[in-house]
Parts: sequence; C-alpha cells; structure tokens
Amino acid sequence: MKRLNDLTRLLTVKKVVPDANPAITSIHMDSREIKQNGLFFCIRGYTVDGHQFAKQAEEKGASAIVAEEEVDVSIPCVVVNDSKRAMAMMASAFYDYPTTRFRLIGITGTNGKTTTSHLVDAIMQQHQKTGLVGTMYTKIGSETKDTKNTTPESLPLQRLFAEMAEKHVETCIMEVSSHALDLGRVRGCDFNTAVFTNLTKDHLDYHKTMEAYKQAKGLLFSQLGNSYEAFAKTAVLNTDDEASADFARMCTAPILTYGIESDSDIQAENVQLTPSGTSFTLVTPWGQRNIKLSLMGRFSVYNALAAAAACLAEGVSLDSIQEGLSTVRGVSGRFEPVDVGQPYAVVVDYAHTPNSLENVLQTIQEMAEGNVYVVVGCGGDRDATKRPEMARIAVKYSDNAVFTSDNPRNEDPDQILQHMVDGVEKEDSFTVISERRQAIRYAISRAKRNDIVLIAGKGHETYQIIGNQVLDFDDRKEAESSIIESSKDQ
Ligand SMILES: CC(=O)N[C@H]1[C@@H](OP(=O)(O)OP(=O)(O)OC[C@H]2O[C@@H](n3ccc(=O)[nH]c3=O)[C@H](O)[C@@H]2O)O[C@H](CO)[C@@H](O)[C@@H]1O[C@H](C)C(=O)N[C@@H](C)C(=O)N[C@H](CCC(=O)O)C(=O)O
Ligand SMILES: Nc1ncnc2c1ncn2[C@@H]1O[C@H](COP(=O)(O)OP(=O)(O)OP(=O)(O)O)[C@@H](O)[C@H]1O
Ligand SMILES: N[C@H](CCC[C@H](N)C(=O)O)C(=O)O
Ligand SMILES: [Mg+2]
Repeated sequence: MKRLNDLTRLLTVKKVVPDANPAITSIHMDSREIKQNGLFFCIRGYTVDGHQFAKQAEEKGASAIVAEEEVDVSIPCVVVNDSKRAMAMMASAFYDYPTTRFRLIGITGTNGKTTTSHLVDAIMQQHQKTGLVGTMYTKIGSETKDTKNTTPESLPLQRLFAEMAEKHVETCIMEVSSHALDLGRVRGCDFNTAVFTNLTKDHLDYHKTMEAYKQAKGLLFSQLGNSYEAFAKTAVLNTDDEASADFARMCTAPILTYGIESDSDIQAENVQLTPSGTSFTLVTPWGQRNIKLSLMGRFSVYNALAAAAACLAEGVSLDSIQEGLSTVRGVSGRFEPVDVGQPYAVVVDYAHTPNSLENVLQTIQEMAEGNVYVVVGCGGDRDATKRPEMARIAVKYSDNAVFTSDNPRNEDPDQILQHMVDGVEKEDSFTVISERRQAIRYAISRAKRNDIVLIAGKGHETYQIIGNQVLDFDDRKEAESSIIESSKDQ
C-alpha cells in the first residue's frame, strides 16, 4: 500500500498542511469519482477550477489533496507550484513507474502521427505484444477502448500504462500531441524512442505562434536522454523538415535521421507512386530492402520511413520491417476508398490542416483521369487561420470544391464558412453547402466515370459536433448511401 510520501518523493513540494503521511489507495482528478482514502488533485481547467471541489473530495472520503494553494480542508493538503505536472509525477509513482516496465515510443508532429503509429504497431506486433495510445483509440494487444484525447491526461494515461505493464505489453506506441507536451500530460513518461513526423500550421488557437507550437513539440526531444539511461534512447528526426535541426540541438540522446530529399541515416530511394500504393528502396546503415506499401502518396513514404527508423532504433530487423509494412492494407479514415462498384472513385480522408489537404489533393491529382471534387470543412473552436488556407488549397487542386461543416462545435457554421470563402476568389469554382450530408450528396451526384471525390476532414470520426451535441455522422456511410441513391437517379 502507498503512503503520501511515497508519491511526493520526486517532487518539489512547497508545504504539506497539516503535515501527515496518510495511506493513499486510489488517485483522482475528478471529485465526482473520489473513493475512500483517495488522493484528489485540484486542477485549474479551461472550464472550471478543480480547487473548488476540494471540500467535496474531503466529504467523499479523500485522505489528501494536491493543490496550488492551501484549500479549506482538514485532511493534508500538498501545496505545489503546478498541480498538473505534480499529478503526472505522482500518478507515475502511484502505479510504480509503469513506463520503465516496457519500451515506450512517442510520436509527435502535425500530420502522420496516427498513421505512423499504426505502421510501427503492424511491424512490432508480428513478434511482441504491443500497446497503442492515439487519436482513434487506445489498444492493448487487440483490445481497443475509446478515448477522448489523442494523448490522455497524465492520470488516466499512467493508469492505462499500469494496465499495459500488467498485461505484459512489451512496447507501447503513443501519439504525443503538442497540447499534451505543453500541458505536461506526458511528464513522468520514460520514452525510449521519440519520433518527429513534420511541422506545419495547426492549433494556433492554442499555441498562438508557430515558434511556440514548435517549442511545445520540441519538449519531447529536450526531455529525452536526460536520465542515467540516456544511452538506451534515440530521437528519430525527419531531415526534410527544417524543424528537425532545432530539435536535434535540444536533444542529448543519439539521433537517427530519415528522409527522401536530404542525406539521412534512413533514406528512401527509387520512390514510385502508383494508384495502388507506393514502393521504394529503404536504405539504412544495416542494409537495404525493397518496400511495398498499400498506402498512397509521397507523404506515406515519409510515414513508412519514420516507422522503419523507429523500429530500427528499437532493434527490429530489416526483414521484420519489410514484412510488417507489406501487411498494412490501410488505416481507418486515412485515404480510405468507398467502393460499391461505382465508375468513379470516392476517398474519405482525415486531412484537416492546410498541409495534409494539399498533400492528399496532390496525390489525387496525380491519379485523376477525370474531374476532382473535394468536400471539405473546418472545425469550430479551433485554429481559424487555417480556414482561408484550406479553402484556397481546395479550389487550387480541384475542379469543384464544396465547402461544408466539420464539427462546428460552439461556433456559427455560416461564420466558419465565411472564413473559408474569404480565402478564395469569386470566380473560383466552389459551392457552399453548410449541411454536410447535402454537401456529400451534391459532389457525388455530379461525379462521372473516372472522376474522384475526396471527402476530407473527418476520416474515422463517426460524429458531427454541433453546439454541445454529438450527432451520429460517418462520411463513409454517407458516401455509400449517396452513391447508391445517385445511381438510382441516373
Ligand atoms: C483545452 C483542453 O485541453 N482541455 C482538456 C481539459 O479540460 P478542461 O480544462 O476543460 O477541464 P475542466 O472541465 O475545466 O476541469 C478541470 C478539473 O476539474 C475537475 N472537476 C470538474 C468538475 C467537477 O465536478 N469536479 C471536478 O473535479 C476535472 O476533472 C478537471 O480535473 O482536461 C480534460 C481532461 O484531461 C481534457 O479532456 C480536455 O481536453 C479537451 C476535450 C480538448 O478538446 N482538448 C484538445 C484541445 C486537445 O487536447 N487536443 C489534443 C490534440 C489533438 C490532435 O491534434 O490530435 C489531444 O491530445 O487530444
Ligand atoms: N506525413 C504526412 N505529411 C503530411 N500529411 C500527412 C502525413 N501523413 C498523413 N497525412 C495527412 O494527414 C491526415 C491525418 O493523418 P494522421 O491521422 O496520421 O495524422 P495525425 O498527426 O495523427 O493527426 P491528428 O493530430 O489529428 O491526430 C491524413 O488523413 C492525411 O491526409
Ligand atoms: N485532433 C484535431 C482533430 C480535428 C478533426 C476535425 N474533424 C475537426 O473537428 O476540426 C482537433 O481536435 O483539432
Ligand atoms: Mg492522430
């Protein structure tokens, strides 16, 4: 059984009032979930301040509180500078430092984290039990669970890691968002390999400037290799992205680079992009292999290189990498075809940043024999600066762009659409249809033989968030019924 002092050992604590060392049998960040002898962390959130629930926690049987100021309770209150970061360290201690009991790979970058993590998983799970933490779900072996955030808050994260350790996971692959790094969600995680995909515009609503966004991503690398086991750690960096040079400067761990254009440790040569996938020669200090991938586009080669480099850093053989990558048929909602036998192509993709939309549309342009239609929207309560840019890219690479809604959340959908329209010229070929179902119908009803319709932004999502309501909505199902309906009309 743990006592309070067992959890604060690695922390700088300002004071404990009254000073005592009670037993702690559970830990909580939500006062509504407190159990007898539980420890409650008061977190200042974006919507409420957890300090106001300290009394409630005491009444429900908590044996101690962690807070940023003294609160009106009679149980011991541990006062710290930053209760979020303290929570990360204490949760790790409560669960006996689970990330020291398996290998942990962290993947950060604007685009490609989910895809790269699935590629690493496909390679590694051939020979070992893996865990996965990311946008779509968390996974232990083949058992998946839904998740709210790409990178969960430290307390549920450490609890998940404890379950992974108990279930004998050997390697966990985790997407590490810039929010998570900035908010200290991954403090207390002992990463073995840290991977960078790329840095382009997103989340400026939160980070404000690209410099601050880059600094947040950099934390994954600056925090790597500062322990006694630094020799066992590796940073995997993309030489073709200029942010890598800054991350290399911040990092004390050995670096393994990958790239297509610039000279790198792990290099793709003879890159071939075809309508059925990609192929390239993987050149490494340990030898070369021909790689065949069912994933489309040049950006997929980068994801495959990042995955291969991460696996090489972890000691996986080139043969396993070649074999593992060849088994991947696709990643849900990423360039996912919707095919019910129609004479034109429909693709659902999760591109929701200017750069990803441009990459995907360029890939589609390379394949297209007929017209290209794109249905796209921009999220509400998210970075507004990407809206005109995404609209510009949509019209640039399509014959008709249909601007629509993508999780307007608490913003006015028409206002979001106006931000998109502000990015294009009147004479550009675009149509505004706020209702996403109608927008998909509109594009699909116009498609003819050999045309391609891209439905971008929601990928694997099975909902549309309007206000605080989460309504069922799946682009793939909508596309399928639209195709069937429009074939009846013809
Ligand atoms: C802006 C942000 O990051 N918000 C996160 C934050 O919510 P919050 O600050 O609103 O929390 P709050 O409701 O104010 O509560 C504060 C504290 O009071 C506690 N509380 C609250 C009520 C009560 O009765 N009793 C009580 O104790 C809460 O449990 C909490 O500890 O803490 C929550 C719990 O960890 C997160 O789920 C939530 O993420 C929201 C859903 C979110 O949208 N986050 C986005 C911005 C995000 O983090 N995205 C990244 C990147 C996505 C990507 O690009 O892939 C991600 O990693 O997901
Ligand atoms: N390496 C890449 N470079 C640019 N765009 C990419 C890359 N990989 C994927 N994409 C595009 O970005 C979209 C999102 O990919 P993915 O889900 O792998 O990224 P992510 O970083 O996990 O995103 P999120 O931060 O939203 O979780 C894909 O649907 C595709 O359009
Ligand atoms: N993780 C990203 C996902 C965006 C997906 C898009 N469909 C949207 O809602 O903007 C975010 O929360 O910003
Ligand atoms: Mg993701």
